[in-house]
Amino acid sequence: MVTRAATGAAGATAERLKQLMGNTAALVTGFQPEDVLPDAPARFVTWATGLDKKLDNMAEAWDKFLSEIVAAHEEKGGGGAGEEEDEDFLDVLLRLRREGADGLELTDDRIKATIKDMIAAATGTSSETLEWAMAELVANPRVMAKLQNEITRVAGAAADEPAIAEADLDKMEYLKAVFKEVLRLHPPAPLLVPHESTAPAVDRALRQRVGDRADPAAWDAPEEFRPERFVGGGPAADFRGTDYELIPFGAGRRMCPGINFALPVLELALASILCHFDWELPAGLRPADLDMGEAPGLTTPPRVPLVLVPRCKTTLAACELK
Ligand code: HEM
Repeated sequence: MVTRAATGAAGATAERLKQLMGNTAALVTGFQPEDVLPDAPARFVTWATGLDKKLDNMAEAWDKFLSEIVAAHEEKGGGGAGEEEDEDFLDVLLRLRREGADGLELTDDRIKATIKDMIAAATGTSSETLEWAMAELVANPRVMAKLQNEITRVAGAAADEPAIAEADLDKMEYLKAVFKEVLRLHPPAPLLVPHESTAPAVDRALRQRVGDRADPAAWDAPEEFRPERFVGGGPAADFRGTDYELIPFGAGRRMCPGINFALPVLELALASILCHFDWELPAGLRPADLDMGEAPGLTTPPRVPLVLVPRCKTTLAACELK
């Protein structure tokens, strides 16, 4: 969905973008000599281990592929020809360039970097949040049952063909509480993104609270997966940067600009798969056996990828979105 929204890419093009993203994440989260060595030895190690060559090759591969995508958009008249509602994000950037956006110098490099930034920021964060949501739900059958009840009630389970529409999401209060609780326990970027302060005025309170994801002073039973804590308001009712106890999307000027894309996409995906399927652990495994540890990386995926068995609850014909 992200590559489609960003560049219209699906199929092989989307797969290639995913592969480039995977290679990039592996390289940039690996050992970085300049983190532990002074400049000159760090440069030597980077050269001697071939790391700088690998980084150059990766940057070249991204540039080549994104240049082809930009060229293809320009060829089909991106940024001017079609209807605005048919535009993908790249079309919009190209249109702004043609129209002369005030104060924005949209060079080719900036456009390519923006597209790459969006794909990097949107994919792992969203897919891992969904994976953690499923892991917590399978580990907490009570919450799973309560959520499935809400979903089927709102989607019209009484009808033969339940289906989730975007408008239904507003009526699913518990679903929203589940995502807040998932993001409280498993924020994909627990320390947000490193920022460099231009003035010596960092808010100490904020810094301390960012690390407080399991602080008993801020949360009742902080280690427990309990979405009820968010039902009907309560502490940290907002996770859009107002209540500092819970800022999985960051706060302030550099907070995640993708929040209004991420949340409906995640809610729609989870509601749909829970509406049509029951989910079980593979034979022989119990919820208590689930490894809820995190792997290190650019974001925080489960240490052990989640494997579940779906059981279809509805007829296949009903498995279509409205
Ligand atoms: C569950 C999903 C997501 C979470 C938890 C999340 C979280 C974050 C966080 C913590 C930051 C850094 C904020 C800071 O520096 O203080 C960030 C930045 C960013 N996010 Fe997201 N994000 C998610 C999904 C998305 C999606 C779907 C998109 C795009 C459609 C997106 C686009 C971006 C971009 C472009 C930035 C960089 C903003 C900047 O540096 O100015 N994110 N996100």
